[in-house]
Amino acid sequence: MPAHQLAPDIPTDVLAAEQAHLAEARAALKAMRAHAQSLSADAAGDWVSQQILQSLLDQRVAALADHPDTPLFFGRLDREAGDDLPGVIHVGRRHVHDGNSRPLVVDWRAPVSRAFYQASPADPMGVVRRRRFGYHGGALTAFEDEPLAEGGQIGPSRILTEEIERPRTGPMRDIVATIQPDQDEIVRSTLGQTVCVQGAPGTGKTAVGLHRAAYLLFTHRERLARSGVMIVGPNRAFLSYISSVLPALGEVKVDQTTVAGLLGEHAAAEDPAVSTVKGDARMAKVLARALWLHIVKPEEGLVYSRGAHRFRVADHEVREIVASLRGTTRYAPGRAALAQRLAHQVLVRMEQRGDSPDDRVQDAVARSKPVKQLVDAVWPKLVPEQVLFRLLSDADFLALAARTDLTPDEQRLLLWPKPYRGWKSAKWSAADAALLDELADLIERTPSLGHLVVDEAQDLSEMQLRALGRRCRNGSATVLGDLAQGTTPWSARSWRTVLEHLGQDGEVTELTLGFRVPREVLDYAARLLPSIAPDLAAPRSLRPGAGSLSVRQGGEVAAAVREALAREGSIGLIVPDAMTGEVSRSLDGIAHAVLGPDSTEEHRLLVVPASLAKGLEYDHVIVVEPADIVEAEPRGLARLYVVLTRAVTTLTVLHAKPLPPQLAS
Ligand SMILES: Nc1ncnc2c1ncn2[C@@H]1O[C@H](COP(=O)(O)OP(=O)(O)OP(=O)(O)O)[C@@H](O)[C@H]1O
Repeated sequence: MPAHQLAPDIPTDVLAAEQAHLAEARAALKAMRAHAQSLSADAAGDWVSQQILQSLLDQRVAALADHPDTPLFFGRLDREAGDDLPGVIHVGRRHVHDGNSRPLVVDWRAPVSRAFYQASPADPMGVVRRRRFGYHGGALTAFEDEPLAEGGQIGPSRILTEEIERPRTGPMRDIVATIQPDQDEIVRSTLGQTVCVQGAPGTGKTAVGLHRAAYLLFTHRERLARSGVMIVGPNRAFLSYISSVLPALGEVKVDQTTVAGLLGEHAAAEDPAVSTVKGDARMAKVLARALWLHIVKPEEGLVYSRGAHRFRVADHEVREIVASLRGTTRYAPGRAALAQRLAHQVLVRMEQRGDSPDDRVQDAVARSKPVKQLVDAVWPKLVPEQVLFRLLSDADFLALAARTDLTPDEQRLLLWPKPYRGWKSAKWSAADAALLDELADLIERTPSLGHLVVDEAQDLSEMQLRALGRRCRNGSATVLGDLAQGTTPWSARSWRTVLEHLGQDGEVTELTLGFRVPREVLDYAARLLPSIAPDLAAPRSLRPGAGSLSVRQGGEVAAAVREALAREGSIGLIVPDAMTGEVSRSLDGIAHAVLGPDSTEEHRLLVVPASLAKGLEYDHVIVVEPADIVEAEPRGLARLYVVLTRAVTTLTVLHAKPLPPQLAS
């Protein structure tokens, strides 16, 4: 868009000056990168330090990469704040300075950049004028100015509108140039604070979570470099879709994974009713009891021989030691402590006899055969799989561990209909993975990260939330989701409960304005809300999008696809899972790819099984046979809501069977 259309009263030489500033900034970034590349890790003293330093230098070089298509700065603040910071700052994706350390671009996460997102005529925050830049490819082609000091109103930003309306191709992009004030509040909330965001489809929850990760890494670089930040998403296809956002923001060292990736890729098929019981937080108590039930009451004492002497610890003393340790530590350290306490008693006996053994003797006794034998008999070494195997295959043991926490019916559901031969050959389900993780933590403490971003959190079971919670036990979390999009048998009904199981004392906040789905489409999808989440308000869209919805009875898939192909942008052909192959074959001759749970494939036309559509978006969405999507699973209506809210420009619904009554109305 030419500059004069945006700011008619500003001469084009202003644009030329900004373009020159961009060229200077790019040259300076190149020089910064060359400098980083010239640094050598050889200065480090030893080999290990050299490796660490080299890896840090490599990261620095990667972070300083200039992506020619990505604007280096997108905004400018003219300030009159009366502080000692520069009067004019350009706000961009990363800090760039010239050879004299003069800032040419200030990182969007720096405190001074906050005004770019938050300043308004009512509260100018020391800013006289805010300038937004428009780009085509990597070229700066336009700008628009918002005077903030003169009071009055500022109109809607055309650059924001352009950004929101641009066709979607390829993976998700960052929104750093257009973060909205309510989103910015969440992005910049402090590291110690856990934030939980409820938001309708397309309100920017995922975007906000990723930007918060980038913000926290910038603000607490050293601390988080040590403790780590992790993004947890629903599946690999989703992770692949969001994978370029953080690197584009200069953050190349954030782990992005799924719950399965974190807890173990177990996927044995399971009745949803069984998964529901396994996902319930009551299982935590059952598992703890099951583990500690493995401790056997000591019936014999310890006899330790040294030379001609025998030292005895009586059975009742062993029982006392075990009782004093049981339940006060985790299981594995408890075992180690038992060996040490027994050895200590032996040393006391030795001293009573007139010996003067030192600490090394205590360690030797703790590692001796009689002590090991006693510890193994009383406090056996266990792995989580052994405990869960016993629990799921032995009805009496399960009853002992469950007490009244699980009903007899629930216990019956938990038992394997056909038990496995041993724990090593057992096939575990996704729900089992969270149980194994709970047991692993009861045995040995799970290390905590500094910050965890959990997307689509409404879909996690209480036990999965506990598993994630222990991974941010000493840190904080950003929890993102939409109660209306819960599609698992254990989907959450309240964010307070989610936070409780996560073990975080967080604030629940809401994003209400949709950036993705046109109003007409969102209103259509919202007809399902009274049935799936009656307490949620209807979502609002920033985008009018008239003419974006088409519902066709008996419509041809191939014809709808050809229509979409004639337009610009990506196409998602979302089908009931069971129809994926059939629909793909019916596209005979039309080039396309089929999205799989692990696929990272990109294609303009994707056939998307309904169960994988969560979190994704396409310019044109064609939904095939809504009734079958609803029928396919217990929370099928919520699945349909997810599917109908993936469209950026048009939604075409094709059906041969009657539509679900909520949509037909
Ligand atoms: N401030 C913004 N400026 C420009 N685009 C935005 C902004 N906020 C969100 N978007 C865009 O809106 C779309 C939806 O964002 P996002 O996927 O983060 O939403 P979501 O709330 O996670 O949706 P869902 O619940 O459907 O997963 C994305 O294309 C995102 O880039």
